[in-house]
Amino acid sequence: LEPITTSLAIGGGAAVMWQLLSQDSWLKCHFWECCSVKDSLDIPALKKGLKWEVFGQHLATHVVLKALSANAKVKRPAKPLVMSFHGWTGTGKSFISKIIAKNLYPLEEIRRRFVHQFDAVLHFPHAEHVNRYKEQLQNWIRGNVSACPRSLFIFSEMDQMPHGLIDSILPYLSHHGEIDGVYYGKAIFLFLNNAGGDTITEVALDYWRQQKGREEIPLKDLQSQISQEIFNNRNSGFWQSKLIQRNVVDYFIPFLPLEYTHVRECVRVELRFQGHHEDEDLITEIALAMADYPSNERLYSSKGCKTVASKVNLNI
Ligand SMILES: Nc1ncnc2c1ncn2[C@@H]1O[C@H](COP(=O)(O)OP(=O)(O)OP(=O)(O)O)[C@@H](O)[C@H]1O
Repeated sequence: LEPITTSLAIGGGAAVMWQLLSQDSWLKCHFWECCSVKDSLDIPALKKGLKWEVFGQHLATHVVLKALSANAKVKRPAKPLVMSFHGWTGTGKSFISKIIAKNLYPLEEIRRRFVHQFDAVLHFPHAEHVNRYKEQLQNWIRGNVSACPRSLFIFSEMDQMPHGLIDSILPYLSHHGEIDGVYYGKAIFLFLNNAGGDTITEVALDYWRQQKGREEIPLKDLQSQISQEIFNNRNSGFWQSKLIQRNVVDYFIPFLPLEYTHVRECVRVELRFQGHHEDEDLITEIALAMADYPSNERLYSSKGCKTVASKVNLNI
């Protein structure tokens, strides 16, 4: 049902089948059973993951948790849950998506089946093929939701999406009820964008310059600024999009730029992950070097925590 899955099936079909069949969990898990068994999200585990693993994103973690908790309580939601993540590179958009996916489907083999990742650069590279992509995208979504209503779709690199492509999935996101016998209300859609990141940073910087804490930044103002910006920005996958016009995106979620203290935590986690001693001098050195924006104040890391692992490797 997906390009990656299809090529795997053709290329290494036998090997993959053998691998799947040799895993106990897979054998035990009947297709539908696995889909419906995890129909409810593990909210306490999600809360714990967001609280302890994500640094400096109090707005994003708050909204994500609230949205998913509310969604999990409804037996038959009228429409899919649609969240759009916005922020600079390396601020945790993919990271939080992965935390959501892990809590929705803890078993990796099952997750691979019901969590679908679309990378605009990889899957939709040629703007001139947009009509073909539209059809493929609709088929993937229809096919996967038919197989499992609680499917998670993650669209990364939204800024590289060919114009108009995302509008092709409007019916699935907005329709109340079934379309041709398929119910879409249990699906979850996440869109990951860099567009909106500059606005978020400007607002955060403004608050900092007024000596206000980032905790004081009001979510509502930021959300409406993001939706306006991405609608009017030609370089956004949502430029002039019907998804915005028809209000099918439930939440525009801001990811704040990461500060020195947050990068420190990322470095610490990376050192621990690689089994190294938590050398405070090294942590300080890397975090200081990464806090590079604006050039005078050097308050934020323009790459977030994205290059932390390579910086650690270089300095160890
Ligand atoms: N807020 C955060 N808290 C903890 N770790 C983070 C955070 N942000 C980023 N990281 C770390 O940095 C890595 C890269 O971040 P991630 O891929 O989530 O960035 P992104 O916002 O999706 O960037 P891009 O827009 O370039 O895709 C993550 O895998 C994680 O290890």
